[in-house]
Amino acid sequence: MISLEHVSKTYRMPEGQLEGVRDVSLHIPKGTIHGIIGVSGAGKSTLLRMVNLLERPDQGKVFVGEQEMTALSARQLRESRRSISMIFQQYNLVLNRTVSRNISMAMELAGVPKPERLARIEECLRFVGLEDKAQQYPSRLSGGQKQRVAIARALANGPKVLLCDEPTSALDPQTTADILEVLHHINRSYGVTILIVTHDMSVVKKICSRVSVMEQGQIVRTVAADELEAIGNA
Ligand SMILES: Nc1ncnc2c1ncn2[C@@H]1O[C@H](COP(=O)(O)OP(=O)(O)OP(=O)(O)O)[C@@H](O)[C@H]1O
Repeated sequence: MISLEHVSKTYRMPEGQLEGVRDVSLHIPKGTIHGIIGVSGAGKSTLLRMVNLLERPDQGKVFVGEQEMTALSARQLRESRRSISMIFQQYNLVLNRTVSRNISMAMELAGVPKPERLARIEECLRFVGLEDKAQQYPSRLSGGQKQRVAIARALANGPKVLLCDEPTSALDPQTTADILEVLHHINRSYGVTILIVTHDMSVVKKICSRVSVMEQGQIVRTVAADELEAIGNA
C-alpha cells in the first residue's frame, strides 16, 4: 500500500546541511499497522511526512496504492491527499470552531454536500464515542477527547491511509490505551493502513504488526513487533 524507494531528505541551513532521512526503502502492506520507532531526531517524523509529501524527498520515489506521489502535479496531489489522513501529538484542532465544524472542514473542501456531511459527522463522532460533543468547542475537552475528535476528523473523508505522528505522547497510560483501541478498531473495521511514529515501545507492542527502527536518518531494521523485545534486550 505504501512504498518508499530510496528516499532521502537533506535540510540545508546557513550553518550547514543535515541529512534528515538517508536512502530509506520501506514497503507497508495494505491493511497493516506499521510502527516507526527511534530516538528524538532519528528522522521518524520526516519519513512519515514524506508519505503524503508534506516533506518532498530530494531523492527517491513514494507510492501510495498504485499512485506515485512524487510524480503527481499539484492538483493531482491535492486530490490524492484526500485518501491520506493524519493525526498529531498536539491534535491540531481549530480552536474557534466546534467539534462538528472541525470534522466538517475537510469535507467542505472536498465539496461534499451538506446533508451527507452532517450524516458523516454523526457517524464519525459515534465511532469515536463522542456523539454528545458535536457542539462543544475543543478547549472544553480533555486531551483524550481532543484526540478522538482529531481521529473523527481524520476519518471523515474515508481515508485509505492514516498517518499518526506521536498520537499518544501527550496522554496518560489509560487514555493512551483507549486511543490505541480506537486506532485498532479503525484498522479492523475499515481496513485502513496505519503508519504510526512513536518513541513508546508499548504503543508498538499493543497495535503494530511490524516495526521499523530508525537511527540517524536510516532504517536499521524492520521486524515483527513481537520480535522487538528480543532485539531490545540483546
Ligand atoms: N524543517 C527542518 N529544517 C531543518 N532541520 C530539520 C527540519 N525538520 C527536521 N529537521 C532535522 O532533521 C532531523 C530529523 O528530524 P525528525 O523530526 O524527523 O526526527 P524525529 O525522529 O521525528 O524526532 P522527534 O522524535 O524529536 O520528533 C533532526 O535532526 C531535525 O533537527
